Amino acid sequence: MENVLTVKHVSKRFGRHTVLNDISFQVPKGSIVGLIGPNGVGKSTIMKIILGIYASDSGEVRFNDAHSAKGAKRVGELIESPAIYPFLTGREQLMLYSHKDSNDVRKIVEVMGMTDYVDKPVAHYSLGMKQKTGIAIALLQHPELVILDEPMNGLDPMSNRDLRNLILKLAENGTTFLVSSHILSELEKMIDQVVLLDHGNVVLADSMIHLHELGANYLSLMTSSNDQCAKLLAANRFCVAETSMSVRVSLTESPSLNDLFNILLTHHIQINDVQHLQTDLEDSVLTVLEHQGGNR
Ligand SMILES: Nc1ncnc2c1ncn2[C@@H]1O[C@H](COP(=O)(O)OP(=O)(O)OP(=O)(O)O)[C@@H](O)[C@H]1O
Repeated sequence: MENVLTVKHVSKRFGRHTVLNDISFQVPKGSIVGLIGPNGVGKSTIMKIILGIYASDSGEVRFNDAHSAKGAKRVGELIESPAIYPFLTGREQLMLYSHKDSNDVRKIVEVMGMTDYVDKPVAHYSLGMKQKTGIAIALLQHPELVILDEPMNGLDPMSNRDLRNLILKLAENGTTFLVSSHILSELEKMIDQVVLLDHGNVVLADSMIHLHELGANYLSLMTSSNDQCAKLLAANRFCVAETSMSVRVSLTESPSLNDLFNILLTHHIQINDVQHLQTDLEDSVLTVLEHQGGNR
């Protein structure tokens, strides 16, 4: 699949603190990719590097075939709090960013449900109203890639749902999204892929379809050789995914448990721990992060 964005071996330090350590991931065209991880892990930093706000120490960001995201194609963004002038009305802000195309502004105001307050000064807006104004600015001018840092911040449940539906509709029509959020239950309803950062590294990069297949009903095996175990099971038609600490085996799509244990016994692979799990995105993320913690 064609990638709108490729992040390759990007590293970034602030003084002595290495925030990103050789980060690589891709964002396919028309997909919605969730960028997640604990507080302070570097989600905003990588987004700022993609946008050219920060320079990386090494590595590269490719936007389609170009070397820099900024200016290469249309990129919409909302990073942290939206940069808006308090003394202007919402509509005036949008007009500034839309190069005075009142048609575009009218459509986005409608679709974002901002009609009731769009002609009031932004100084009078609530957190959620400001957030919606920032998202509307990011979506003006029909960007090819939209980067949203915590877009659900301050939004009420109805606005969350409306934003999700809007993002899904735009993605269906080819717009690509990179979205960070701590609200995994909300994020899970729209993203196609997840990129999980921890301690400077990408510790999980997977499609939601694959995660759901594995998450629906699976065994988590810790063995004397996870690598060999994963290869053997995959060669025997088991649906497996290997994390750094365990091998996850889907029970929905795999041959019988008897076969699984026979294969491992025959090849003298010792099973140190086995857990039967059913998960959502939050569970998957916490499991990976806990294993990562155990690894350090
Ligand atoms: N300009 C800067 N100068 C120095 N340190 C910085 C700078 N920007 C970010 N950092 C540090 O880099 C680390 C990552 O910050 P970043 O804001 O990217 O994290 P985050 O994953 O977006 O966090 P959160 O989930 O809390 O929003 C933090 O330790 C932060 O203090």
